[in-house]
Amino acid sequence: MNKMANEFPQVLTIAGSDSDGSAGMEADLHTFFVRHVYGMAVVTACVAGNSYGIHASHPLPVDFIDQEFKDIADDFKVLACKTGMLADSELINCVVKNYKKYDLGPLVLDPVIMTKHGAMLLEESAYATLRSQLLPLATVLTPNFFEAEKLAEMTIKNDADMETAAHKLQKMGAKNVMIKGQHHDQNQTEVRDFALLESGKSFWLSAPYVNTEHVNGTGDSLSACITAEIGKGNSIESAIKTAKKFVNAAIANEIAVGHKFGPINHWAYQD
Ligand SMILES: Nc1ncnc2c1ncn2[C@@H]1O[C@H](COP(=O)(O)OP(=O)(O)O)[C@@H](O)[C@H]1O
Ligand SMILES: Cc1ncc(COP(=O)(O)OP(=O)(O)O)c(N)n1
Repeated sequence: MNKMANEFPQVLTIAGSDSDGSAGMEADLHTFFVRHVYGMAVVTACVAGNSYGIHASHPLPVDFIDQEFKDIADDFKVLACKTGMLADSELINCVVKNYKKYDLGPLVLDPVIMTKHGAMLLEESAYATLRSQLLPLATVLTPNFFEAEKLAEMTIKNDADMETAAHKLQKMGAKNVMIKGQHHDQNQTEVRDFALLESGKSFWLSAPYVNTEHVNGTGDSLSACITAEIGKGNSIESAIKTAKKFVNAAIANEIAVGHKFGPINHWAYQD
């Protein structure tokens, strides 16, 4: 065997495929590519959609997903991984089993429940499984506002509630938590996310609000960038801060793709 084979940083996404390339596994792989890590994918489900919305979705059989994990673990050295769309409880349990079986590095859990245009990508009956089985394995948990409310089982109305939810989610087992703030008000000037680290340190991340329809895959790309940075050996704090800057540049520098809710620009951020 070639001893040099696994020296380049390799990371893994465990996610659904989104046919228009703006979100899901495709957004993760775009992000891995531009952040200079080698990206692999365990595909969990296939989604048919475009910039107008999602039109059909199918989970893949769990024995096939088991084989994807085995083939990656048999050959590659995964330094960090992330999850995206997991569809239902059976699939979450399959991911939990395989994450415990193989050494796949720190886990960034993006608890994809609903897209920002309202498509449900996780059955409601699976929220409890996500909470009890996968969340305690998370090195970094990155819920959006809605997902934080569902997982922490509370209503979030203001900054103090966001901080309370982050502490609640950390008590439930996620080591580090980043809750993404609201961005639905065209009059807002900034978008603020809250991060709580394992050490107890916490901070707000702020970026200018961008009034654009090209925001498909923002959450996927943010969590993929965190995964890439961890895979390269950077700290969780620096990975989170880089990811916020990466996504903000990708939103602010629109590319003309699609007629409606288009993708973000993965080439925009230069560091
Ligand atoms: N219109 C926007 N302007 C600036 N930042 C945004 C905008 N929409 C989303 N973001 C940022 O993108 C990142 C992903 O958040 P979000 O879109 O809420 O995730 P998700 O795709 O999981 O719903 C966060 O850092 C959020 O603050
Ligand atoms: C297959 C698939 N997975 C996830 C999403 C949603 O992506 P996310 O970045 O969490 O949310 P949006 O920003 O796109 O709303 C998806 N569309 N497809």
